[in-house]
Amino acid sequence: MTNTQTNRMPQEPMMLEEVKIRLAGDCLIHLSLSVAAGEVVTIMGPSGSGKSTLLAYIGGFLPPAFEGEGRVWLDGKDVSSLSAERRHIGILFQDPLLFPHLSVGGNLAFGLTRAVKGRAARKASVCEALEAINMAGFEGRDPETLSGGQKARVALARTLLSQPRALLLDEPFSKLDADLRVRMRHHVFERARSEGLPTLLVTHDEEDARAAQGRIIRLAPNGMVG
Ligand SMILES: Nc1ncnc2c1ncn2[C@@H]1O[C@H](COP(=O)(O)OP(=O)(O)OP(=O)(O)O)[C@@H](O)[C@H]1O
Repeated sequence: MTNTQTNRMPQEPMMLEEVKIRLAGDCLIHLSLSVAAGEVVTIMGPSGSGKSTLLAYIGGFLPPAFEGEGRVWLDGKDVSSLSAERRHIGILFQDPLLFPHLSVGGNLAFGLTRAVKGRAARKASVCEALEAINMAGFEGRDPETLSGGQKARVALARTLLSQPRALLLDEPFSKLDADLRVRMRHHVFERARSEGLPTLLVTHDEEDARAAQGRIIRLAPNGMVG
């Protein structure tokens, strides 16, 4: 067992029950879905079909411009009425921001403070996470000095470190070169499986979907599930 993992029991599926989200105009997402513990389900569809909006709804971040209804079940509980921070879902937005006032290590340690006790254990978790994203030794760096792909990897690592009960990942590999993409896919999918995390992956990349080895849900241009 690594520093970043906990003794968690295998989880129940994440279930979406009659989720309906009204997008602009007549567009509507309407779906029910069960994602098993450790399963990675890929969501694909054209730009504007509502992939990010669906993740935002599940994570509890639906912008006020949208109407959404339906239930989200996690660990056997209905979390639909809980605020985002009480859902304990790890969500990686399409253009994630790092905290500019914290170092790379500080950004990674942010989600750890309660989950991992003690300075030494937190430092070890941060170093381990940096190694996993091929960025060993970057803990003292200012996030502003990182490339886009490096920032994306740090944001992904921060999400994984936050002790989530499920993962929602919006284009997590899009800024990475081919080699890193392969490496990070393996890391993320392995982590989801070993920790029993139900995971939704939004991507435009068929190779990401194949590597996820799970079901693929395709949203049509009008948001309907195709
Ligand atoms: N904050 C917002 N306010 C109003 N409309 C929005 C907002 N964000 C997105 N939209 C609209 O909602 C629809 C769905 O957008 P969304 O970002 O979920 O699509 P997507 O499938 O993730 O697209 P992409 O592949 O380009 O990221 C689009 O028509 C978009 O213009």
